[in-house]
Amino acid sequence: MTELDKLRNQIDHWDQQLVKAFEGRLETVMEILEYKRKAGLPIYDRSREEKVIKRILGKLNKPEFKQETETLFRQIIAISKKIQSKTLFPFNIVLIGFMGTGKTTIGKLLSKGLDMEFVDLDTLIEERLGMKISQYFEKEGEAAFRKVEKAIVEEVSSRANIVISCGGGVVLDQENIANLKKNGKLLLLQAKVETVLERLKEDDTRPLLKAQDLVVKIKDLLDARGSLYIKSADYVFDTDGKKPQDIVDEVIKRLLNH
Ligand SMILES: Nc1ncnc2c1ncn2[C@@H]1O[C@H](COP(=O)(O)OP(=O)(O)O)[C@@H](O)[C@H]1O
Ligand SMILES: O=C(O)C1=C[C@@H](OP(=O)(O)O)[C@@H](O)[C@H](O)C1
Ligand SMILES: [Mg+2]
Repeated sequence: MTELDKLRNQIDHWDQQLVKAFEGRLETVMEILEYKRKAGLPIYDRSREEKVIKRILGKLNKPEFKQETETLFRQIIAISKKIQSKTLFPFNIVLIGFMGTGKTTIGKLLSKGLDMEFVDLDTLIEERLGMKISQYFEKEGEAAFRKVEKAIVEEVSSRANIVISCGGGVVLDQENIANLKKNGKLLLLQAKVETVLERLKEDDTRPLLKAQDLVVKIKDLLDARGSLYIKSADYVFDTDGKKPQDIVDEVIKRLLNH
């Protein structure tokens, strides 16, 4: 056996140890999940993650590998959360609602908190079109945009275990809703007209809100869409006066109680 063969055997040995430890850790993660569920304890604990990392790094025999160890354990924790989320939420979490209700903001935070992949439909549409939605509206008009949106909705709806933030207009087409519901629960975010106005008054990325009187425009659109949002929703959340992270915590709590 050459020196290299010997070293490779050592690597094989460590890999076996790692796999065993990893499998054991994941099993325990699932046991903890079951225990917390039965005891009605909170599942996600952000402060605990930091404590775990700190404890591990404090006990290193080889401090020269501190950064690499931190990277590894952050990844291990992320995988553990992902497997928990997959078990707890075996469906896509789909955010719907009017412009400015926070679908993109909450979706991003939710995906981070649950370690579920995030898809913002508008971002995906812009990537595919190679231009901003407002540019596309100007060039091709709203009807063309809705066609593109519909195709993307259909495509993304076939995926699993993801958080999807929709554009405010997806509810205009019932086939979009039927597609999103195949694999997902629809969470409606709501906000008062004044809240939407406050959040979007400086924003020029929503082509439908380019109007002289923004309040009237928002009210008109909400009048036309209000019942569609309610009809499509599996859960409803009010967002006025709430911090994004508090809304995320509320969403997780409500989903867990079902
Ligand atoms: N709960 C909230 N409180 C305060 N500002 C918010 C809240 N949710 C979203 N925002 C802000 O409102 C604007 C629109 O949010 P966004 O997530 O893009 O909404 P949507 O995707 O529903 O159109 C952003 O500037 C965002 O930072
Ligand atoms: O309500 C709508 O019809 C739209 C909402 C926008 O998304 P947000 O709701 O994320 O702003 C975007 O899809 C497009 O400007 C049209
Ligand atoms: Mg958005």
